[in-house]
Amino acid sequence: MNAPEDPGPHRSGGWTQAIPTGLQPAFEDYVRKHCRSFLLAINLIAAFAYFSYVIADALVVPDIAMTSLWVRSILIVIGLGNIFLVFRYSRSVLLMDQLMPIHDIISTVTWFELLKHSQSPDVPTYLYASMIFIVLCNLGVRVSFKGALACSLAISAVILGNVWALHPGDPKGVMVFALVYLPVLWFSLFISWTNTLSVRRAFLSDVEVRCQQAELFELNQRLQELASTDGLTRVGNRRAFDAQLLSNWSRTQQNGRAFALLLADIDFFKAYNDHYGHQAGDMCLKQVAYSMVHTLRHGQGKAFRYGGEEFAVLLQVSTLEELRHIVERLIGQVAALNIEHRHRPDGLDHVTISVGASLSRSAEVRSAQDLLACCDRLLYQAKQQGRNQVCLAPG
Ligand SMILES: Nc1nc2c(ncn2[C@@H]2O[C@H](COP(=O)(O)OP(=O)(O)OP(=O)(O)O)[C@@H](O)[C@H]2O)c(=O)[nH]1
Repeated sequence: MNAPEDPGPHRSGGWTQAIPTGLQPAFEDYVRKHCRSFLLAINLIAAFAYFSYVIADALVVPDIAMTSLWVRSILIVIGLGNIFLVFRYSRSVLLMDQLMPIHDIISTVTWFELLKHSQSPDVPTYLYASMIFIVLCNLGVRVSFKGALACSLAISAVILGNVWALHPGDPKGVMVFALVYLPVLWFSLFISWTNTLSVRRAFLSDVEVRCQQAELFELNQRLQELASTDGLTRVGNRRAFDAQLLSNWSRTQQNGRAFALLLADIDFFKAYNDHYGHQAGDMCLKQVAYSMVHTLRHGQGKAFRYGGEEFAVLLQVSTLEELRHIVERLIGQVAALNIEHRHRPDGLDHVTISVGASLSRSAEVRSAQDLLACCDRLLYQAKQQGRNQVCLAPG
């Protein structure tokens, strides 16, 4: 069953447990999944139970036993055909549910028609066997109590009408039959009502559980997102970077495809903070992060805040040329932000970054930690050489 849409509030303990219209398709799926095999089994059992009464007919009403055999044989062939067609080709759960009550009405009518032609003195006693029809009509129903009620009324009308016709001038006999019949009718109706109610209840609580699971799943995803995102710059945080670096490393060990790491650090950021204030420093960090994400927007790589004013970028590139090209673009884009920084000692007047970068298959790199250490060393080198530049590990 597909996850149903939010059903909105519904009564959890009402007497009717009506299924909201929006949930009807999901309810039908639920019934098909949970009740179809029961409905099929009970239809088959009832069909064979109906046919087995030929033996009782032979003993109690032998004068019509042969006709009964024919009629029951024809009806069972039709009945089994209907069961096959409905359960094989139809998706209507209402049809599956009401097939037995409908067959029951037909069986009741034909059984009484047969009895009317018998001269057996046991007919008045045998009439009591008709109770089985009302029991079969109600015990198998799982979806529509209203349908079961309508069929029960039809069967009761057929039974009581025929009992009256078969007891001419014997109102006491009819009354005794009715007194025995009516409690069976109430009892079987009560069973069909509780059965249909239980199915609806089970479905609604299943929906509730699924909704709670979906909410929990969403909450979990949100938590995971929060746990792996840097609160200030909205790029991945250090925890996410560590996990991604290890994952990239193990993937490259398996498929042999190289990736690259770069560490980028904002130049003279302490001076920036000191002169423009911490809030302006925060804004600068956000702009630099945004610029990196924007530059990497074609899925070439992912940026993380490594700590303080330092960023790490994992790139899906395999050659030094590609790596150099992307790093130079990153440095150029940050410079193009033109964030004023008039207090740096090197004469420039805007914010820049320095970068240390290496491919994962660089000669000196044996592990993810080596790669990180290598980029850190190269970043230091870029700072030493005058900042606003990249130092690349030789391929
Ligand atoms: N506004 C702001 N400042 C931060 C944040 N995290 C770290 N910093 C500041 O970043 C500065 C880093 O300074 P340093 O490590 O001395 O480096 P630098 O001044 O950039 O010098 P170089 O890296 O050598 O170019 C410190 O002043 C930190 O307070 C932050 O989240 N917001």
